[in-house]
Amino acid sequence: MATHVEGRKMFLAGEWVDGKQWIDVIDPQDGSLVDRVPAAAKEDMEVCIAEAKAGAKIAARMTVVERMQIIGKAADYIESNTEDYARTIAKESSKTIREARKEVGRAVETLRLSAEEARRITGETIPFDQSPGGVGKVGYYRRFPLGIIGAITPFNDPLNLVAHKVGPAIASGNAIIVKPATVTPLSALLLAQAFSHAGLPEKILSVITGRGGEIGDVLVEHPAVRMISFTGGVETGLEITKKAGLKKVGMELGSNSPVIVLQDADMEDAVASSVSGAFWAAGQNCLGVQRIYIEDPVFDLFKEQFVEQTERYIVGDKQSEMTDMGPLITEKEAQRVGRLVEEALDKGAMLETGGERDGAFYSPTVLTDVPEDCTLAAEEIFGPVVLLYSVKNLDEAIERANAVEYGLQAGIFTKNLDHAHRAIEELEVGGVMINDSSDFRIDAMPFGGVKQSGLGREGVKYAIQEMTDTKVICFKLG
Ligand SMILES: NC(=O)c1ccc[n+]([C@@H]2O[C@H](COP(=O)([O-])OP(=O)(O)OC[C@H]3O[C@@H](n4cnc5c(N)ncnc54)[C@H](O)[C@@H]3O)[C@@H](O)[C@H]2O)c1
Ligand SMILES: O=C[C@H](O)CS(=O)(=O)O
Repeated sequence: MATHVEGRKMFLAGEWVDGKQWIDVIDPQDGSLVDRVPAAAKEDMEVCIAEAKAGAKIAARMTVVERMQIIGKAADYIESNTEDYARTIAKESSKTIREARKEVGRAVETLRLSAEEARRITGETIPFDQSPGGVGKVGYYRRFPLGIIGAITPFNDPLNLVAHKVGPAIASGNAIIVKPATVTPLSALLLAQAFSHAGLPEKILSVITGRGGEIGDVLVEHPAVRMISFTGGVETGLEITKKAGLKKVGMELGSNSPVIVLQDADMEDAVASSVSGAFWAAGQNCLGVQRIYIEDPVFDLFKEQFVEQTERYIVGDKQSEMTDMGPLITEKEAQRVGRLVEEALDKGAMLETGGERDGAFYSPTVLTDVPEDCTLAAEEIFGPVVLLYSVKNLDEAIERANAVEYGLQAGIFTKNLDHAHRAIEELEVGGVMINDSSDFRIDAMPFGGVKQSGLGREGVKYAIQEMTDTKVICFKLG
């Protein structure tokens, strides 16, 4: 049984260490205590960074075959303990056991991709004699690890989004310090367990549990940390970018994802994909479907089918195989979502279904006629609430989809290739899904947003590029 290791410790430079103070890990569906983890102090992070300096040298000296083998063994370990990893995710987070199993499978794929990409970190020869001054010279560039990566991760995908930083970092010869979400640290500790079991040399990986601001600042501001790879909310991202100073930052932030349904869409597909995309992980999903723009002639049909499928969702015990949707991560978050819905209703929105809270649970909710100055329409909800709008045509749909400060991914359902290509050209996002909702990702694709949704790209190959620097080598011929 892969527990979260030798009980209530954090992983500091390859060693399992106790804390002096503790943070309770709570199951959001019933408030029960899942486990306790150390609340690291600033001094712990200082030690961690000091150890990572040595770790960076060890990591850089690892051969590609060693990196590939260790990452591959970690992936195998997780895969062979899928049920334990899934139950941990389903206990500490909002995810149902079915959603959690899928996340474990994705994390295994992310690590396997990382092992593969370790052999593809290449350079390129440069024809120096393209310039008069380069005549008689030959050369090339190679990619080298940055050294120490600081990784700060969110609660909603507590395993795979950590794997998306740890896998590429180790594949590219970096040391990495992970500060997982305060409320869902156990899955990140289990990832460390997999790498410890796989034989990763000490000092290369740390998973330091604790509260973001207290120890996060030490990690973000330390000059020895050469990149901050952050996934989380835009407010936190902005705070980190202000403090980071002269180092790389990767920002995977929030969004307010639109989906366009044109009248020629496959309606059954559009409804099913959008319902799934709206309520996966109780809507706590950066790619979650939040705004749907449906062409007038099919609006009523779409709304009727969307509401009917939404009302079939089974909301309840995350550990049950029958459950479609669990709670939000805390009761406080469910109350926040409820306030946003009430704000919209007070301003004239129509409640088509849902709108009920029970502790940390909030029912899958569909609203129409939401004024676009409502928080629900302009900002990220990060909860199980979807807004349906009727539009005259594709022009109006694209204009309204772009009218927010976010741009991660969008979806459009149409059989018309010209319309699909217009959406590709004109939607201000990092990814356009044709005949799918915004909520689609494979771990190999470049992933990230524009505007307030982020800076840079993840996806294993692209994270490796961000976590390395080029170095030019030039030979003057005799
Ligand atoms: N674009 C993506 O790939 C992606 C993926 C998942 C989640 N998200 C976004 O993450 C958000 C939800 O996750 P969350 O609630 O955990 O986000 P959050 O911003 O509250 O926290 C993210 C991480 O930052 C830490 N943190 C908080 N304050 C900090 C500070 N001052 N300095 C350093 N670290 C600090 C937290 O402890 C946590 O580990 C949503 O906005 C969602 O859209 C984006
Ligand atoms: O919450 C945002 C995630 O990055 C989406 S996914 O789980 O990686 O598809």
